[in-house]
Amino acid sequence: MRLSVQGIVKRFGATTALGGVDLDLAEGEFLTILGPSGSGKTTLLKVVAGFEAPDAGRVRLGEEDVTEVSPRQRDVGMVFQNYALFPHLTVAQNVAFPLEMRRRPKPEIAKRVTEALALVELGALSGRLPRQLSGGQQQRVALARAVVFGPRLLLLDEPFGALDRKLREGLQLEVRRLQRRLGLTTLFITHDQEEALVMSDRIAVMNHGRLDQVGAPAEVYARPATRFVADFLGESNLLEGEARGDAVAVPGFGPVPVACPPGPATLLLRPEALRLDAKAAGLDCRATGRVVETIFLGLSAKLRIRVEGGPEVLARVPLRPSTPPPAGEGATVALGFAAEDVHVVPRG
Ligand SMILES: Nc1ncnc2c1ncn2[C@@H]1O[C@H](COP(=O)(O)OP(=O)(O)OP(=O)(O)O)[C@@H](O)[C@H]1O
Repeated sequence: MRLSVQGIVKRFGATTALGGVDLDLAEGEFLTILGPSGSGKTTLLKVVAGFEAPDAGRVRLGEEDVTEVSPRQRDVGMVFQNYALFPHLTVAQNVAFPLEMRRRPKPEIAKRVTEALALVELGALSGRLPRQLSGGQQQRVALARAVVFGPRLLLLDEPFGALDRKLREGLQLEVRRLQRRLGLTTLFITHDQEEALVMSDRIAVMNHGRLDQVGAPAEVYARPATRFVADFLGESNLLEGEARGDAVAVPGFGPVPVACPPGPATLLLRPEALRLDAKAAGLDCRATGRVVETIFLGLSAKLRIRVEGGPEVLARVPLRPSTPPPAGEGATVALGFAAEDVHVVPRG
């Protein structure tokens, strides 16, 4: 179902946790709120779930204004980081709980629990207690419990936070498949930018209680709307320069031919767009630099380079068996980039 959040303000004493948040989710959309610790992500989720009342603004589900509606009546499924399963209930009893609360008939409960457990492939463990399950299995039970009653909306607050990397990646794909299959509108919270890029239809980047940008992952990555977004999402070189209309003068690199209103300017250059094969065609800007550090990452290497007469930059170069190893510390390198790979970060 559609979710619409308008003008949400939430204060805790002198702290403004949410400073006017507007957000719309289309039916079946998976939207991730991405932001650093303390930026207001959980508070927004609590307002949507009904656990916190906003000081201003409205929350709508479909056509219904639910701002004053109790959490129970909102029919929202939720999964949190620390699996809040009932320890004394079996897997099946945990999943049945939301249906018992809604006083559904016994045969319907049995049928739905079986279906929900099959969805997360835990049918065989239905008689176990939570403490007899792994962390990943417990989160899948929590997920089954969140969707078993056919919620209007699914809220996920860092559900993989406590899991190791491999398990997390498996569950990310599983959640996404399940969400697509059920066509569930989903609001997901994470501070992990990679997770946000992998999972989302759209990402909303939160900065001090406000959304700096809402857009598709590729859009937010390539064309960040603010300096904060450019810095927070992915690795970045933020080159400071002086714009003269048709070019921005960047120390060490010279004029970068991009359109930008006169004045101080910030250019975003992703590490993978910085080329160390200086003979490559189509490079508009070139510089010389000294390698400060080389980090081997398997498929690629990351180099920190001090540009002569300019800033320190980060380059990421792909590694293939046929290419020579990347330049080591202390080496002098020629580097460059194409103007079309540069994004002018809007001011303000
Ligand atoms: N119940 C509360 N009482 C007072 N201040 C609160 C309360 N809940 C949240 N805050 C404050 O509101 C701000 C936003 O907190 P919130 O938990 O929403 O951030 P978050 O982005 O979810 O952070 P994290 O990723 O660490 O969970 C913080 O400054 C926090 O200290």
